[in-house]
Amino acid sequence: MSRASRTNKPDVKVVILGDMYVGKTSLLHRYTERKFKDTISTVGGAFFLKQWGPYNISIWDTAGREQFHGLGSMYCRGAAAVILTYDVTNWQSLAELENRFLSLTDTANTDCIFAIVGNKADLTDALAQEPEPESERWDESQPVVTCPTPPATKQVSKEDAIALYGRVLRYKGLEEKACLPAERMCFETSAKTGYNVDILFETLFDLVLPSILKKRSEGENATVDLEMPMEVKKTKTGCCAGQI
Ligand SMILES: Nc1nc2c(ncn2[C@@H]2O[C@H](COP(=O)(O)OP(=O)(O)OP(=O)(O)O)[C@@H](O)[C@H]2O)c(=O)[nH]1
Ligand SMILES: [Mg+2]
Repeated sequence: MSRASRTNKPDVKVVILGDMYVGKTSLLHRYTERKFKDTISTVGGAFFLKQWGPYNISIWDTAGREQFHGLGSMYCRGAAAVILTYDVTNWQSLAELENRFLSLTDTANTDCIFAIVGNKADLTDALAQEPEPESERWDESQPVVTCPTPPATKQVSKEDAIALYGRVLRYKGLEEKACLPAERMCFETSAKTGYNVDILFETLFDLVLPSILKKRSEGENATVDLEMPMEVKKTKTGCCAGQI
């Protein structure tokens, strides 16, 4: 076992950003607890610690509400990956990523990896309405697959997300050719059914491993300074959760 996993200190940090109501907390619940649960709007931020092989990865859920905006760049400090989340049924939520959230990532690592995630795909895409095999629902009386025709209008296409990914790279001063391809880093997910949720997080975990190894080979302290005192408690799934 590595020193990091013995001490439960995170080796690397992944941050979920995006406007309120896009489903950031629901995505994290789905991944860590295998459930779609009722949520309340996040206050400040919270993190979960995920063990990935011998490493500990902290996943930060942030508040989308404007009043907490000032905290965003603090959460992003030293991040190895940022998940920019929007709602596929809400065009403004994609626009807000560029207008309001992208600049918060200035404090992230210079080699930070970006994923663009369109959540609530179950509302627009019949494929995403299929529950994942292991998925659990918070209300068993409500069927996940409710109608054969998607009821909501999709306002953001995958191409819009791919175009945003290109602009994110340009904002970061990165050469598109030298970076991970947009097709691999743009996801459509459903926290409700579990569609593409595991693949999103696990793709990122695999991609941030080199960043941990690089840090260690450079002889730096392998842990991330979380900078804020917080209470850490064990969750049912064995992850640690903290709320400030
Ligand atoms: N249909 C559907 N609804 C979802 C999905 N994800 C989240 N929701 C619903 O969207 C609402 C907001 O979800 P949250 O996860 O609280 O959103 P958030 O981005 O964390 O919001 P803030 O904490 O305020 O920034 C809740 O009513 C969720 O049940 C999804 O994949 N599909
Ligand atoms: Mg939330």
